[in-house]
Amino acid sequence: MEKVKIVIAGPRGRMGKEAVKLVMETENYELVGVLDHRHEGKNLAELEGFTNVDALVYTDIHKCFKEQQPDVLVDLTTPEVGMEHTVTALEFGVRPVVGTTGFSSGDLSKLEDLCKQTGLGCIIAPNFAIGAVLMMKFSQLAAKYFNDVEIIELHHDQKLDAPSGTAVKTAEMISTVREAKQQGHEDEKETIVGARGANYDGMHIHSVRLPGLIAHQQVMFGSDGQTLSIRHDSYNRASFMSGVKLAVDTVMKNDTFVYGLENIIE
Ligand SMILES: NC(=O)C1=CN([C@@H]2O[C@H](COP(=O)(O)OP(=O)(O)OC[C@H]3O[C@@H](n4cnc5c(N)ncnc54)[C@H](OP(=O)(O)O)[C@@H]3O)[C@@H](O)[C@H]2O)C=CC1
Ligand SMILES: O=C(O)C1=N[C@H](C(=O)O)C[C@H](O)C1
Repeated sequence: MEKVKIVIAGPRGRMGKEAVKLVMETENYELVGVLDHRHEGKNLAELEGFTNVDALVYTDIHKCFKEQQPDVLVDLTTPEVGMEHTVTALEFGVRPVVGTTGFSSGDLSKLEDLCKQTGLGCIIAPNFAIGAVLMMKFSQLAAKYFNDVEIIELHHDQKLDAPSGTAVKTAEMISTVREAKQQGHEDEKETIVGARGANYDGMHIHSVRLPGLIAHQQVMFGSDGQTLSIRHDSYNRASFMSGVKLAVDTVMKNDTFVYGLENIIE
């Protein structure tokens, strides 16, 4: 069986490191290169923590794709860089698997159009952890019965985007089934701006950032005399890797744009 040739963008990052490990440990995957804006021309093995990993480091994505002809790009960088990488990948005929969060709805539409034009598969997954995907699906189910909901997402204090990609995706999924409602009441007043969180379609999203946390989310529903809380916790980044593998395997077979792992899990 031919190996799936993979390029990882952001290999030194918290997620990138785990993804490198996953690719190295998976028999039918080959790490043909990495994209890292700081270490052109080196071998990954020369960088701290990658002693046994043989892969060329590129700063130039075009050069990397031309020389290595990868099948899949796994992007784990930042929103602006991730978007640039994903567009370039599709233009080059490389299938993107994107974990990077913070893309706008305009970005997603652009990528969907590019997929249609190129006929290539592309998977954008705001959360690769199976438990988080279930938490989102259970929340969507609960929202049919409860239209009052608050989303509380909690992350490590180095996170760039707020709200998290998972919180945005959860709100979007809930919105497809929740009876429209502007929560709160007309006399409600924030005495400190932001106290009620962000407003998505009338529901509120609260972003907590603390050292010690990794990635957590609680979705709370309330109605007369009862509340329902649905919570997921990731305690390490390895928790995301089975989802990365599922996405890579799926993107090699699919020719469509997928936003959210819930669309590809059985
Ligand atoms: N979908 C999912 O399940 C998950 C998604 N994420 C998302 O993944 C992304 C990465 O998260 P995380 O690993 O924690 O973040 P990190 O900050 O640890 O890693 C990001 C990496 O990207 C590198 N980088 C920045 N610019 C470039 C560039 N131009 N080319 C190549 N690499 C670049 C950074 O390098 P340097 O620091 O030197 O600038 C850094 O090593 C975030 O968007 C996060 O929200 C995170 C966890 C799970
Ligand atoms: O930055 C992170 O750490 C995470 N980002 C993703 C998000 O924004 O939802 C996924 C997970 O929550 C971890």
